Amino acid sequence: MHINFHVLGTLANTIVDPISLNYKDIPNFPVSTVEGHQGNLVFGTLSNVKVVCMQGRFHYYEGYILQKCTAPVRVLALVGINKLIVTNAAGGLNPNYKVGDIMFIKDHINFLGFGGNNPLRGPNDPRFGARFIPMNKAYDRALIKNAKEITKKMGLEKSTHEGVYVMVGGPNYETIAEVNSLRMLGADAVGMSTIPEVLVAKHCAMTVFGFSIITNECISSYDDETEPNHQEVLKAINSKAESLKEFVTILVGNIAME
Ligand SMILES: O=P(O)(O)O[C@H]1O[C@H](CO)[C@@H](O)[C@H]1O
Ligand SMILES: Nc1nc2[nH]cnc2c(=O)[nH]1
Repeated sequence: MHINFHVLGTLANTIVDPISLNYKDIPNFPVSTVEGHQGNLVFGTLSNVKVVCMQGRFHYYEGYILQKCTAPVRVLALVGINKLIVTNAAGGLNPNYKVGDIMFIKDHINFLGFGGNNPLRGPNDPRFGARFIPMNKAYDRALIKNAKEITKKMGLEKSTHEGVYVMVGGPNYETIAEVNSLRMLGADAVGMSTIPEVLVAKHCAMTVFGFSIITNECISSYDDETEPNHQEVLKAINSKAESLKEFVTILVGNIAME
């Protein structure tokens, strides 16, 4: 199983018997440039299941083309990974979402993809998958159900949601008009990542489960004096680290039993 912890990198500390490779020591691997993305590929076990964890991901705004951002997903497919858990930090567009809430991703809106910027663009490599792929079942429904049962048992029901993630290019946070238009489109949380990896994972037939940590409430009023910033994003994640470690550990154990 492959777990993408990204800015939730501290969660990788839960991995038993870890073998950690720094991205810079892996030939042709991109390197992380964003604060909070530690840049290690960690092999080990979680709930007695063999896992590989990416401690840090790659973003389009760092200057990498999407094929480079997503290359690690194909590397992991080649070492036998067929299940992917993706995580991200996201701004809450849905007015009911609070900082620290969890949103299970039920669907996404690929803003970059609308314009044709897609990691699957270019000659198709049939060794990985088909030219044209469906995305209406991108996020595994059974895993969302499983995850909901876990968070219920953990007493997190009230701070857990199921929603739509929208990816924008970044690196800027949104204007008020952008926040309001993304809401109108039906998105519940906004970030600058994840969808390219999910596309490449679905192309090679991986089962995908994803969740966002709501790290800030998107600002939709000109009277609001506050401004989003990356430090509050990191702070919100760190404050949830312990319960997320527990959640992911149980989820991985449950998946293995299926
Ligand atoms: O999506 P991840 O990498 O989790 O992090 C989110 O938080 C960062 C901005 O604070 C951006 O990278 C955005 O995409
Ligand atoms: N685009 C975007 N990415 C984020 N990552 C964390 N918070 C946000 C946000 O408000 N907007």
